[in-house]
Amino acid sequence: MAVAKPSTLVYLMRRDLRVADNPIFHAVSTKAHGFTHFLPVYVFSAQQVEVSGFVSEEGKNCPYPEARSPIGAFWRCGPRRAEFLAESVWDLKDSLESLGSGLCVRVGMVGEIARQLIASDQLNVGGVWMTGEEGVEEKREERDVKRVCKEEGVDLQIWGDEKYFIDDRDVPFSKPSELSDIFTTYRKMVEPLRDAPRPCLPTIQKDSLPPFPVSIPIQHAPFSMPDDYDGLLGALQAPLSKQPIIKNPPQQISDTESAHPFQGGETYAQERLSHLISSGSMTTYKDTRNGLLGIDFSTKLSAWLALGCITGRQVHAALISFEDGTDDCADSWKAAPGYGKGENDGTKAVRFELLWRDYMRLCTRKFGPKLFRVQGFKGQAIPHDRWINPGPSNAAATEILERFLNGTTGMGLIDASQRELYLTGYTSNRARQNVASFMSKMLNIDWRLGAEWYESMLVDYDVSSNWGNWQYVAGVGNDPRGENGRIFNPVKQGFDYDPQGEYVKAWVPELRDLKNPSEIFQAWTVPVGQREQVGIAGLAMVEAPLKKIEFTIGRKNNAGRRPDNEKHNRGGGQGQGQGRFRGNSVRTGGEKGMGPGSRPGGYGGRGYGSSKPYSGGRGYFSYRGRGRGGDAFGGREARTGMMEKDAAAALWR
Ligand SMILES: Cc1cc2nc3c(=O)[nH]c(=O)nc-3n(C[C@H](O)[C@H](O)[C@H](O)COP(=O)(O)OP(=O)(O)OC[C@H]3O[C@@H](n4cnc5c(N)ncnc54)[C@H](O)[C@@H]3O)c2cc1C
Repeated sequence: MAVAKPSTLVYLMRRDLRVADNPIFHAVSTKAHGFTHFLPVYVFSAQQVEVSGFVSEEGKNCPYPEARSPIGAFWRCGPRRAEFLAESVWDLKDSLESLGSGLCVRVGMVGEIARQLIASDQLNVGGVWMTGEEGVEEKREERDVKRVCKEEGVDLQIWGDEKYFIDDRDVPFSKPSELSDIFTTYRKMVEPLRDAPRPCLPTIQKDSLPPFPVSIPIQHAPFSMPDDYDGLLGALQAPLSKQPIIKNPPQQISDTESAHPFQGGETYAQERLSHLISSGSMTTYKDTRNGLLGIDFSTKLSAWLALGCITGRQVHAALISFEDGTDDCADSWKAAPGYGKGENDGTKAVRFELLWRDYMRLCTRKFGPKLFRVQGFKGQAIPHDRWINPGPSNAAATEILERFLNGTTGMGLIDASQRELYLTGYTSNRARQNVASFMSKMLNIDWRLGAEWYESMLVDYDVSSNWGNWQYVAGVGNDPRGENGRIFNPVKQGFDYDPQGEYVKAWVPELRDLKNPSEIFQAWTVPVGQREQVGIAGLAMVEAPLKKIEFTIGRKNNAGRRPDNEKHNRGGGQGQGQGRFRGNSVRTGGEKGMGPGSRPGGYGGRGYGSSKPYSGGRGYFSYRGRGRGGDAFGGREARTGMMEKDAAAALWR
């Protein structure tokens, strides 16, 4: 009998780094497809992850431009996320191997890798499958693979990833343009949320996948792929450590624990989910979710969700089992508060937040490249002097940006969050909202620099959730309140969410000898004569804060009270939205963008619109200025330390 010619199915994995509840693994393991071999492949995309650390040929350079952001020239994928990603890939590899399969790991551009695999006689590729994504670059990647497959006569299938809360097939409209610009309207269309998700796919069994190919083409030159985890991580992180990421980066703090001490990968995502239920954290989530310090105040599932290590509906399904007290519950869940008692405020709120994630991604589908444009989804013209412009011709603005990034602005809550982010790759939703508001509305720095910085630093970076939330808080996105509708007063937010200043002191150790929360939130309020005694004299954040907010405690409604609107609102942007803040704090006037020139050898941008790309791998920090002192920042409040009085009063209410 003639032996069938081998035919390999290549699965190009993206942000679907899991075995369970994965439509492609499920289909390959259960449905007739005719392939004799199956090759799951993960590519570290040279556009989004710096891959020069994989160059192994003596004297050879990396053929790709550095993977830096277009405006700020930050590494697109910073060291923390690189680690979480490497862990997730390695965990997937381990899982696939234990199922009798494997994972081929490569670096390069996805289309090129597809071409090399298809060209290989060893494999005889008969089909390529991948999941679809919404981002501009990700769509371009899909088009590249499509072109290659067409040229090579190989069938390509693009699948829905099914990692979201509500399956694409159940989204209640057919055209992206029909998505409401108001989240609540969308939510009402899909409620009740507890009934909305589809069931998870059945778990795949050992040896149910077609065999892994015996021989696979090697990684193309000048790169080589390490064969162990340490080698992989080392190659990813080596280029990032060659030069400082920012000027005066925050120093490690030995006695402050990370709020995100987690390891990447499906295995750890499932462990975390189980812990959240058995510890009662899901049940108490609604009351704790605005926390700042600690591990369990919120789910911390975001980084795994972003990489597809876990799906929204897996979270939902576990909650259903817990709420219903079904037989498949782990023993440890049975003693948790709420077990078997139906949906509770906490589990309901988790579903609500997971829907926000869905919504942000649907916005990307609707608005495409507008996600990255300075005018945002709204598309309204922005006055040319709306933002200060760090860059070679504006030393003062450059310094403002540097101090914002390294957490020495003098605004305690903001500095704590920025340092936490830099040191751990995570900061809470509450802190993110404050940081985004402070940057875009008080420092008046182009919000896209903040989004780029978060993209670099966050372990949970997700293109839609990050850029969509930045737009939302900056007032150019889908916030029905408009640009000035939500301005967070970081001092009042400190009193509301960190009343003793514990969070600030945890990440800004210089302030640990301070007792009075007002002083912890703004150290410039410590009288000059006492600064020496508490060890803060001479610090820029004390002597020359970037922003001063007058704030009085004790006056009715001023402090320690949660804004009323939070009872009904959500995480992406609620705050003291009642007030309007008219004062401009630190304008330095519209000169040029950050980095003139154009990026050589690029891949095509994400459509930043009118922004100027950086030149030759250098961003704002190549043009550092030395300007210092209150006057250098210009602007009335920076000089006087006061916001316009009535504007400030409105802000506090
Ligand atoms: C400026 C800014 C940037 C952000 N960037 C990202 C990002 O890159 N990646 C990311 O996953 N989230 C982002 N968020 C949303 C949110 O801050 C994080 O999802 C959340 O802090 C992650 O922690 P958690 O998993 O404990 O969240 P939880 O409070 O436990 O929420 C559960 C899940 O719901 C989803 N979720 C919660 N809030 C939001 C939200 N506002 N928008 C979208 N999804 C949400 C997340 O998947 C999260 O894991 C951003 C928010 C802001 C204000």
